[in-house]
Amino acid sequence: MLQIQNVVKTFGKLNAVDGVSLELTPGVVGLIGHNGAGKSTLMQMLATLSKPTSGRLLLEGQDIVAKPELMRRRLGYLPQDFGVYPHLTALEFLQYFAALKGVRDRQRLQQLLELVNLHEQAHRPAAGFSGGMRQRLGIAQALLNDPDVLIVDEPTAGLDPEERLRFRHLLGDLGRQRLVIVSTHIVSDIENMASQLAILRQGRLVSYTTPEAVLASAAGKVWTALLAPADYEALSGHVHVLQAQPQGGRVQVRMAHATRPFAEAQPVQASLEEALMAQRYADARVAA
Ligand SMILES: Nc1ncnc2c1ncn2[C@@H]1O[C@H](COP(=O)(O)OP(=O)(O)OP(=O)(O)O)[C@@H](O)[C@H]1O
Repeated sequence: MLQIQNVVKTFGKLNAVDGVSLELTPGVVGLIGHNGAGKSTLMQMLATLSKPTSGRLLLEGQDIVAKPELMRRRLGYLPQDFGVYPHLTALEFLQYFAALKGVRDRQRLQQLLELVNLHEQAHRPAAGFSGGMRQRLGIAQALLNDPDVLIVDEPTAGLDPEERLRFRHLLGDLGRQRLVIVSTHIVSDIENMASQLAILRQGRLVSYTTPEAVLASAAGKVWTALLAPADYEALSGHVHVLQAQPQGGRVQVRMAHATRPFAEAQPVQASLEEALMAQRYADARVAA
């Protein structure tokens, strides 16, 4: 559906996006990378807000760099720094964007407010909205034109755990009928939601995979043990510690290791984040 072909974006001497190629199909694609990895830069190019320095972007075979309107008609975009107009109510806000986007169907606004569960707040000014409510209003705005491609940049930053979960469900549902690209540096945000993972590091695509493949690759390689502090200290350098939590004078450790690192260690099911870290350690060992 959306092809990214050897795309480079340069700022001065920096290749913020450095030769990325990807073929995206409907579903939820999690674009993962640390701060500065190039996620927003790539998304802005996909949203036709900026142009690649080189490379091609094709929507169903058509060049959206040369003809951005082809993408804009079919795109919904929620930028990282999305702001609401505090004096407008949720409904007025949508009416304003509907006018800008030429959406005349008034019923659609009501449907969208229901979809994002803001219908009971339709007549409240956005000034009093929580971060999660603002983000949900942002998604409603992005869905006004019923887009085939929805791009959402770091949507859960600043949300509380309940709102994070609600937002994840919403994006997961939306990904059933369209391509949803969600960028984040928090892996747990796209766990159980993304059908594909694109992992960026310093502007480069290091992996395009599925959560299932990542989890399968970590099977039998993540371990846990409850250790005395001195034993925990002695671990450093021998295993890759993924998590360490004090527990009643001891330390509950989760760690990555290709084989059982010591007799007391028990195998555990890795989270997606742990599996990605385990994979990264394994790659680093192969490269070393
Ligand atoms: N307009 C710009 N001018 C100069 N450098 C830029 C510009 N936009 C981004 N960069 C640089 O490009 C690199 C990638 O930035 P980008 O914002 O795409 O990363 P990111 O993965 O989205 O990170 P974050 O989550 O912090 O936004 C960073 O080093 C950033 O400083």
